[in-house]
Amino acid sequence: MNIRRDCLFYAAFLTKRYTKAHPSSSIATLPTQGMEESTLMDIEAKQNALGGGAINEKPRVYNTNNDPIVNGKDRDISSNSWNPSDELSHMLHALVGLDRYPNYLSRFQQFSDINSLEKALEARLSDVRRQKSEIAERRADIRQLVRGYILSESEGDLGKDSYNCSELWCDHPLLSPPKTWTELREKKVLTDQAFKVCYRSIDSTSNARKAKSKKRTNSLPTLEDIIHGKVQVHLDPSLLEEWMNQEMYDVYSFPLLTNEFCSLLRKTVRELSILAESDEFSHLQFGRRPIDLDTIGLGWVTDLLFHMFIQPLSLHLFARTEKLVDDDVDLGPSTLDWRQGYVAGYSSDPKEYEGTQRHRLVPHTDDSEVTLNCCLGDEFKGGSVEFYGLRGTPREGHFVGKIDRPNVGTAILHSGRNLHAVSNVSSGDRYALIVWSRSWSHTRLNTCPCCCLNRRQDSTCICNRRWN
Ligand SMILES: O=C(O)CCC(=O)C(=O)O
Ligand SMILES: [Fe+2]
Repeated sequence: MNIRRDCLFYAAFLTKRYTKAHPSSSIATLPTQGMEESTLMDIEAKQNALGGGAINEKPRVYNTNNDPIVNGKDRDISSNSWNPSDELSHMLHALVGLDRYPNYLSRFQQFSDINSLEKALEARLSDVRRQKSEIAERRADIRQLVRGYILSESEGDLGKDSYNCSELWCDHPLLSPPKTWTELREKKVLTDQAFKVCYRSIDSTSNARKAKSKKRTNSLPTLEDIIHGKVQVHLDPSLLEEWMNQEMYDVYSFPLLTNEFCSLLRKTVRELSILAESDEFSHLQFGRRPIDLDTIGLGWVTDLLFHMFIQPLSLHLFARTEKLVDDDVDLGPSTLDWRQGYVAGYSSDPKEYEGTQRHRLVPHTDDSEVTLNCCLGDEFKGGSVEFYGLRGTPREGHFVGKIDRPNVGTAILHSGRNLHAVSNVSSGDRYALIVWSRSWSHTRLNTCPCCCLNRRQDSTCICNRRWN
């Protein structure tokens, strides 16, 4: 099936249709338009003090039980046993509300209520500190693990412990980050088709720029700039049709990684998991969870896929549906600005020491705006990716279609809120590289993460009815 033309060109159509003549920001519609920024801020502050923020500082007495409904549940109003620190909304307010409402705590009539809030926050803070030091220790141990693995492969000297994990790979013949387009090709990371789509798009964009600026210099962005997100990649829609398939509504697939690279990633994850079984590292329980590429120093793979493919493809395919841009503005640059890449392992006989954690995966949505899922192999039966419709739409929960695996190196791109599952792996081992991408600067800017994920617009969330 070919990718739907209307989807790919929808964005371009809207770009033409809407102009910047409709500013959406409320501040732009104030009669004060054009004033110095500081003046506007002064006015805003004054408005908040008079009729905005301060109105929210109405006194509240929490432990006299005059509010029988908390978190949507009936309270036992005959008991005097609850306090504001039990309420998530107050805890959240104490974190962010103190700035927004400078007199926030004045609404607490009882000093004991403030004490209880303070205690609860201190307990949280000590949890944060404990987790922080555990994470630092874990990361240092994983660095040692990776160092031991590379050393055993290379017989070389990797220097002192001051190296961070990604630096450990810098001399690795295959897994060091490619610096040039030629190196990327030679390392056989991307399929020929994926390389061609990206290289040709970038070449034609930079040629167009060159012609515009009448400069003679070669302005092809370096691969390093792309991996580090210094350059925004635009993929030419005319090249995408040949490369991509639309598998079902809102789910796309395309050959992305070579067999060689998939097998290298698989082997690395597997061997690291085996090495982590040794007494020195067994406390890490390394293979118990999917293996994050950043943690093992291979975050460049995630960066490459994110900047080269996920960001630009999402602008073509998910800009409006995932609210990556406003309805009434140009597409502009991608607002996907966060990514996490990990390798998940499945097996008919899961073994943590081989990095396989499960037989299957239950239907779920991802905490991402857009997810890329690339099959790394190995030889297995079962393990199809099944889709059950977009959360927040009438299709939610109904089987829409499935993509059979293994098709090593083939990636699927779907919205994170598209319910999906992995069916039982009935024989062999199955690995997948998953990249979750989020838009903190846009989609999630003013939304509670759980409401955003669940597309909730009712009052069932703590952040909604109870927030103020
Ligand atoms: O393994 C797969 O194909 C899907 C994994 C997945 O959905 C997830 O990790 O969120
Ligand atoms: Fe998922």
